[in-house]
Amino acid sequence: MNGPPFPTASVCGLTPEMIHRYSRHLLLPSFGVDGQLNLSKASILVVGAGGLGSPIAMYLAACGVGCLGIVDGDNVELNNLHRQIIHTEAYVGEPKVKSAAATCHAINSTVRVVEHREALLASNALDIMSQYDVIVDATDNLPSRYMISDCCVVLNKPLVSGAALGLEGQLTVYHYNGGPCYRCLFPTPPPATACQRCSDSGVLGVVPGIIGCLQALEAIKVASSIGKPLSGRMLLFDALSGHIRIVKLRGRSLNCDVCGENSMFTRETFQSFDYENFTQSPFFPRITEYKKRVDSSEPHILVDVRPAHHFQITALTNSISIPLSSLKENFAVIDSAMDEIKQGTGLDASIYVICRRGNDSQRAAKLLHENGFSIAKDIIGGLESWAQEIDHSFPMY
Ligand SMILES: Nc1ncnc2c1ncn2[C@@H]1O[C@H](COP(=O)(O)OP(=O)(O)OP(=O)(O)O)[C@@H](O)[C@H]1O
Repeated sequence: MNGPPFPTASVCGLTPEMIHRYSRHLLLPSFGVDGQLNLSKASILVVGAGGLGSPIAMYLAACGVGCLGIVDGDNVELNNLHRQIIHTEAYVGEPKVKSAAATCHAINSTVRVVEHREALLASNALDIMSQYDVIVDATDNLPSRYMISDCCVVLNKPLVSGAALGLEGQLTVYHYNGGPCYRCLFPTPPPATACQRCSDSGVLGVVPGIIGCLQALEAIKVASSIGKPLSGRMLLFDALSGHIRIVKLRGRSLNCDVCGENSMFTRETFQSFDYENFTQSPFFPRITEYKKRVDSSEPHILVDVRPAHHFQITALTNSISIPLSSLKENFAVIDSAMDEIKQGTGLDASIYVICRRGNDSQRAAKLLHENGFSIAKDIIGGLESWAQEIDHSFPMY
């Protein structure tokens, strides 16, 4: 049939399916086609698929971000489900990243979801984070916060950071358009005792949900270049009173050890930086970390520093008894156990130290560090936390 062709259906760069799916976004004058196009070209990494990470990942998938990365090395537990709404009962015991990716895919199968089933550490962060435009910190521990922020400075990426505990939460955007990084504001870590986790102090499920939604919003604003991201400002939320406040933060510090004008903080500094030692707190609860070592049969030595008569009552399989009082005289025992593992497996063994409640093991780890065993880690909470959190049948005395 001759005659004029039909007018073309779309000239905006979005496919007909995208126009249909995201039509309510497109109708927003402040977001519109440009916002959606920017979002569809952006890649965002969510670190942690827990209470904060759940709504973040779900909203980012739903809203049509181009590529969504999720990194977490943990498995889903039943006591996660009251707040980690991306996971369901069917996934208890399964990797969180697998469960999160399945939910995101079910919400929006057009989004590319990349699964990183591992903990983000200084050893893999440059490699993983360099693949994304925007980083969202949804973790729950101090070493991760410093590590992720430092890596964002090294890679020059914006960071949307949030925290929720108990009935309160907060969020801000770091290292964005000349704004401060985490270290500008907190050059010295707070004492480890000031840093609680949900597993210590509890959390009302909806609180990380609210903060996570706000983090998703900030990530969308940064990725799609709309609005005024919360850089140099921090939003504070108090669930009991319902108050939301925004406080102004100090600007970027020219003397910051990481992003300051004369900073010598390079990729190499980053990779060799000991974040656990700097913050005096572990990335993950030690008892969980130790259980993973056991499950994966990774070579390690477990030194039990309780008095010998305590060790006789009950002890973990394969632990070596060296009471704290005689540790100094027995470094050779640890050396030879490490040599034996090296000869058998070719691998360097890690060293864990345990006691009844975690006090003597802390002293022992310090002593070991001072004497060249810098990889020794004390198991916080000791055998008591093993009995409470890992093996309820362990006979505690
Ligand atoms: N460095 C890291 N790399 C990747 N994921 C991390 C890192 N640090 C923490 N996470 C993850 O961030 C998530 C934080 O979730 P959340 O604060 O809801 O607590 P949880 O650790 O799942 O549970 P609970 O504290 O109740 O035992 C966890 O899934 C944890 O594995």
